[in-house]
Amino acid sequence: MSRKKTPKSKGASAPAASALPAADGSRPARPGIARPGPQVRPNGPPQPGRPSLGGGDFYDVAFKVMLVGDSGVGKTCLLVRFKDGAFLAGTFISTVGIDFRNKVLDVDGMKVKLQIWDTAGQERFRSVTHAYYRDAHALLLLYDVTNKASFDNIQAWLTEIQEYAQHDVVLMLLGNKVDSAQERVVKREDGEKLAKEYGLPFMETSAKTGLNVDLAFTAIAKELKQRSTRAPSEPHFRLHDYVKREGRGASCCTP
Ligand SMILES: Nc1nc2c(ncn2[C@@H]2O[C@H](COP(=O)(O)OP(=O)(O)OP(=O)(O)O)[C@@H](O)[C@H]2O)c(=O)[nH]1
Ligand SMILES: [Mg+2]
Repeated sequence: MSRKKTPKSKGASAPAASALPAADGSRPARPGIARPGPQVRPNGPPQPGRPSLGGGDFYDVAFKVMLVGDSGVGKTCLLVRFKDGAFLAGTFISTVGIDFRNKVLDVDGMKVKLQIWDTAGQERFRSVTHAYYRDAHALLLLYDVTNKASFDNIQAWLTEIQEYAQHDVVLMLLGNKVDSAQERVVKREDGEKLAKEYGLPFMETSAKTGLNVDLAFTAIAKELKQRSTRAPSEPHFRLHDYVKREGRGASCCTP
């Protein structure tokens, strides 16, 4: 199994997609565009029991995940919570354009690198975001449970996703900021209903407390890894069931 070195630093705005070569070392089909799809060596999945490398700098497979949703729903905070385990409290600094961070996860003994693209929710950056959709293997679509408009806009985001993303993109709906119980205006059931309507896995999260944040990314990593490397004898990973089973309720982690 080939191992790739992960770029250490945070990416600059508008990263070249070619920063993410396929795990077999090949370059993307078109310059600057990494194509989705299996990114494993053609000779199949790794053998069980192989030695694992220490540190987080190497990976077996790599995928692109995009965070989308209205401005202010907490995309950047969710990413910072996942990557650094911290919460960006205080002044809201809206993302300009697009940015990315890498994180390598150990998924069932395999190093899965997620290149997570944090998009700007503001309307004026929408055309920038559109250009990145088609290379995304997974999308985390966020709304803010304290902001009804962000929830109402989910349908418009889904229309956009349908237009610009790959048809088989892994998609998950997240209702963020559930720590703000007093300000909540979107009920959990409303999120569940919408998710069911569109056949999406759904969870409520809090970038502030960390509720379900690791779980959301881990679930995506598991799904993508299985899609690309599942051995015939391996049981299917069921994303919906996994998040339903592992997701925790808001009441568990409010400060
Ligand atoms: N209480 C609470 N506040 C949060 C949470 N996540 C984000 N926030 C706050 O919400 C504001 C917006 O968060 P961001 O992560 O910057 O929002 P964004 O979606 O990246 O916004 P854009 O970059 O403009 O698209 C900030 O003031 C955060 O501190 C959360 O889980 N709980
Ligand atoms: Mg942001």
